[in-house]
Amino acid sequence: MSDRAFAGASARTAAVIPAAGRGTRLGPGTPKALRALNGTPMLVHAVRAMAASRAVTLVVVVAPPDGAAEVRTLLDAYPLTGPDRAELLVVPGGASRQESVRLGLKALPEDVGTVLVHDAARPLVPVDVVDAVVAAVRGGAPAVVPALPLADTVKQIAPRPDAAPGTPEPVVGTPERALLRAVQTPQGFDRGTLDAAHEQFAGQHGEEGATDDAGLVERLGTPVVLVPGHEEAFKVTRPLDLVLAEAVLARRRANDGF
Ligand SMILES: Nc1ccn([C@@H]2O[C@H](COP(=O)(O)OP(=O)(O)OP(=O)(O)O)[C@@H](O)[C@H]2O)c(=O)n1
Ligand SMILES: C[C@](O)(CO)[C@H](O)COP(=O)(O)O
Repeated sequence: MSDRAFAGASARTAAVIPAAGRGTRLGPGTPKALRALNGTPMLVHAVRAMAASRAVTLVVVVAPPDGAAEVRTLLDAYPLTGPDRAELLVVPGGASRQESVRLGLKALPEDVGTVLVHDAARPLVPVDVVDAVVAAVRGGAPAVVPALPLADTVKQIAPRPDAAPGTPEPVVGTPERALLRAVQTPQGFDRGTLDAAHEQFAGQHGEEGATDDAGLVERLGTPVVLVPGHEEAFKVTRPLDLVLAEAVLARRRANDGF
């Protein structure tokens, strides 16, 4: 189904939030999306970030496979408010991010024409980024990704699957940094394009699949474009990211009472 099939105002925009990961790099404990940031679960921040866009009328949360009921109960304790509040669905996820997104897409109703895929682990993305991604898809781009230039220089290494962790790694190249971008979410898609990509590559994960949804679309040969991301859309991956996220929230509260 594509935006064009529902030309005009009838094509809805939905956000799929993969939230089924454990958060291994964050360390042992509650699944990452359910951990609190300044007292509110990370997932609630992420849902609110998508619902903050007036374009988004449906949010599909993809929960840990055995935790959908628990996640539904949690989200019911933090109801969305306002006259334009988005509808909320919770579905069970899979063993990889890619599989979780695919299961989220299957839950979308027919009248959704534009889909955002947003990591629960990027709870602080500003609404301006969400709106810019939606606008670019509605403007005709089949796949849109927020991205930032890199601060660090990047080195390429040769694959060494049997090397012990910490062993010095020979460098094989230095890509030109000015031509690289670090990509974020929400990534936005024409619904038919994203469905086709996920169906074509279902069952291929990790390096055989893609680490982001746009990567699957690229493999179809469909063009992908970048729009400016935002430093506050960073992914909470390691313990220090929790400190940064809580500092950002504290600054927002001090600045505008958010
Ligand atoms: N089976 C999975 C794995 C990941 N995710 C989601 O994909 C997003 C990005 O993944 P990442 O930050 O890597 O989360 P984890 O996989 O939980 O992290 P880690 O690799 O440290 O375990 C997160 O919102 C995570 O919940 C998912 O829905 N289903
Ligand atoms: C989708 C993503 O957030 C874009 O940067 C990223 O690729 C997810 O990777 P992860 O290793 O599953 O966190």
